[in-house]
Amino acid sequence: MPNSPKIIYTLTDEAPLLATQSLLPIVEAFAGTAGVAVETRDISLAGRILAQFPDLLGEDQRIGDHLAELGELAKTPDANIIKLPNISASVPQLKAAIKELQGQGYPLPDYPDEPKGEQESDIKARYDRTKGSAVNPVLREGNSDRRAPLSVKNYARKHPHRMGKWSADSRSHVAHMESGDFYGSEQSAVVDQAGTVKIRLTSADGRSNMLKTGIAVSAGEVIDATCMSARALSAFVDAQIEDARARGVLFSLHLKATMMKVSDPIIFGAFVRGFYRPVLDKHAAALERAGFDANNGIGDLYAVLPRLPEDAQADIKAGIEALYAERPGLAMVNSDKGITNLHVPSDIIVDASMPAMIRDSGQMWNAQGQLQDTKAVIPDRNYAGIYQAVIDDCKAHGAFDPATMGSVPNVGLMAQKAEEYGSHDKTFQIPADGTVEVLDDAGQVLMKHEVEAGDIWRMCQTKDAPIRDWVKLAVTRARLSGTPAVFWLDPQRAHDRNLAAKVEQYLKDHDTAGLDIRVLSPVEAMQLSLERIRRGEDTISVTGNVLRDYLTDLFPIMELGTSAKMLSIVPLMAGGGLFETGAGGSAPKHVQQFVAEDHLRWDSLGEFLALAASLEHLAETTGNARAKVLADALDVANGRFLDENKSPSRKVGELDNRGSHFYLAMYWAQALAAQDADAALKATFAPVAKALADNEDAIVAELNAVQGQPVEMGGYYHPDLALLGKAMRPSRTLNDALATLSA
Ligand SMILES: NC(=O)C1=CN([C@@H]2O[C@H](COP(=O)(O)OP(=O)(O)OC[C@H]3O[C@@H](n4cnc5c(N)ncnc54)[C@H](OP(=O)(O)O)[C@@H]3O)[C@@H](O)[C@H]2O)C=CC1
Ligand SMILES: O=C(O)CCC(=O)C(=O)O
Ligand SMILES: [Mg+2]
Repeated sequence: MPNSPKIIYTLTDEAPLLATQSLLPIVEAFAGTAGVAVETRDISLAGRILAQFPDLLGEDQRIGDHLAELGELAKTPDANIIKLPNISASVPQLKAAIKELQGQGYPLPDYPDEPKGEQESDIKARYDRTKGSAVNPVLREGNSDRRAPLSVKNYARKHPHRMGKWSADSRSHVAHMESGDFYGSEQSAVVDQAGTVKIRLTSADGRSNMLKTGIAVSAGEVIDATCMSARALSAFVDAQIEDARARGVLFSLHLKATMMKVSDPIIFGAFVRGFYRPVLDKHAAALERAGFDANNGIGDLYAVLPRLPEDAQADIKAGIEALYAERPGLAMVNSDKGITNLHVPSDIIVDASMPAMIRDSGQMWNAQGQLQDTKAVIPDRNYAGIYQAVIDDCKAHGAFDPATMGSVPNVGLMAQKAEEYGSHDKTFQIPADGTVEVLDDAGQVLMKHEVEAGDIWRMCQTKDAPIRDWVKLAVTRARLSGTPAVFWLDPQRAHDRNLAAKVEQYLKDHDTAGLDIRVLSPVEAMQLSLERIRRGEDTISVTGNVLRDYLTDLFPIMELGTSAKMLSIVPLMAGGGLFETGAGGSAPKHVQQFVAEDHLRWDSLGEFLALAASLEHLAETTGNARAKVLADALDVANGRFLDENKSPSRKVGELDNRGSHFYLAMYWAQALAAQDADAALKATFAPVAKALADNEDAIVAELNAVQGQPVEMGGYYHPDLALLGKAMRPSRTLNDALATLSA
């Protein structure tokens, strides 16, 4: 029996959700002609919150746990999911979303920062399930294959984006700890038989306490544990603030507080405390009473300030201003609004923020709204070095040239919550000095660290089957593309040594004759890849989960100007397909522009590419020949879309996301009308193609005419979809032409 031909299209947040209101009706109309149903599932932050509280909501307010449902689907061969980027919420974002939903009449409780009693603990636990990167790890039951398809690469070569010039005397640099970090203390073990492990803290006074028990482990999996010293971190923070001041460069901090949702907010908090220490110390008791939490950023101080007496408020504000005069300049997120790099932990996310800095001549924005050389602080040494290698290369050889540079696609190990990105339920801020041990069922100590109160200790798991699958995917990509592949593994790291041994073993399962496959440390791999892209040559990066994330923003942003133009496929290990769109996020600043002037500059090329891959997968797995015709025609349309340069403009009044969707629909219909593989589809699409082409000017005029006015969305986290639908589909002529397909 063939599987039911169905594609799941996800409803998410911010710019991708807006774009979906316009694109999805086109997708549904086209897919319907091949008998392919397109269903939606809501995995937005608001949807995920509501799904946690069925007991408190009215019947008409409840929604099912769509994320859990898709997580189960991803483990089956039937999965065919198009996954758009979603918000990975920091605590301030989570609270804002709760407040908005309460205002819309949803009787949700407040987020309890410090829960008292069982009921509040339960509420916090439910909210925490929606916090940080709560979606991707659930759906990613496969490893990742991210690359720029040739048509996209050729487009970038033909229309190179602007790259900031680099000067050899740039003072920008990366700063990292030299000891006491995760890198310096990593231990790793390969599990020999299935069972469970537990994590025990024995404090200096001899009392022991289980931090976590019953962690299931399977034979062959790699587990590791590591620790960051709070004391070393604090000394590092002070030294770097002083060093930035002495060198006259901006101070910036680059973390991944969304995916590393337990460790990185704590590290972020250490920087907030260090930078604002004199003021925070002076008002410590009052701020504590008001509920200020440095881990949520200095923005949280401004949020709680109204709870303080007026004279204290004035003193704090004056104290902070005085501090800004003494401290190094802070890199700004929004200099007009005075939002600094230390305001909210989710504003600066390393995967996107470091490439943006590198694209802008190694500079960030200062308080005066000008670009300035910057100290980029990336505390841990595991991956910081790769960015310094890029900076060194740009200082020596100038900016990269998108018109001539080669490409660095990625094969990333991420299935089943691999490595650090699966560590949050095994990450602890240590309450007391002592020893942390990981014990197996026999009571044998597998890993052990001496710790101090405040240290951040974490354990990661990397299952064996995903490692095998990753090696296979790397060999497959190297073979298909005829490109050298480099495994980025650091012989100084215990985890990477265990991985390298497995890579060596599993490579033997494949025919690698004639392939160029190497294992290099991340810094060496970066240097080699950079040398090669400057010569116009491609090199596949085969990396763990974190480098997958970092490199698939870094290289696309250098090569294509944005990671939105990436093809991002997750071949699920059970045989299904997860098609992610691009490699970037939900671009909140695009929503600000849309709300202010009804212009959406989100580029949906990632969605177009994902859709073609999804249709192709559906054709293969269900034998639906028409889906293949649709996929092939969409490939042609995507190529034409790039050739004709119909991506959204950044400026109001010009073609935006909606207009770009119109062109995609027209090119797709034309390709279907031109093909001869399926006569019925040809006949169906011929009149649509004609109607769209005949009315091109009218449709573009209708789409562009609405721009320039503010738009009401009826909510930010939980907008009114009827309002959005209207706003995103303003062309009657286009809507009528599409309606003929479903008539
Ligand atoms: N897969 C996922 O679900 C992901 C989710 N996220 C989440 O997204 C949110 C925002 O993250 P942030 O780090 O700010 O990164 P974003 O990728 O959303 O934004 C960074 C910049 O990338 C560019 N950009 C990204 N996507 C597009 C697109 N489709 N079209 C045009 N330009 C694009 C824009 O740059 P410019 O202004 O230069 O045009 C944008 O301002 C966070 O909540 C984060 O956790 C982040 C990464 C992946
Ligand atoms: O899940 C997230 O929070 C971000 C994911 C991401 O940045 C990526 O996979 O590239
Ligand atoms: Mg990323």
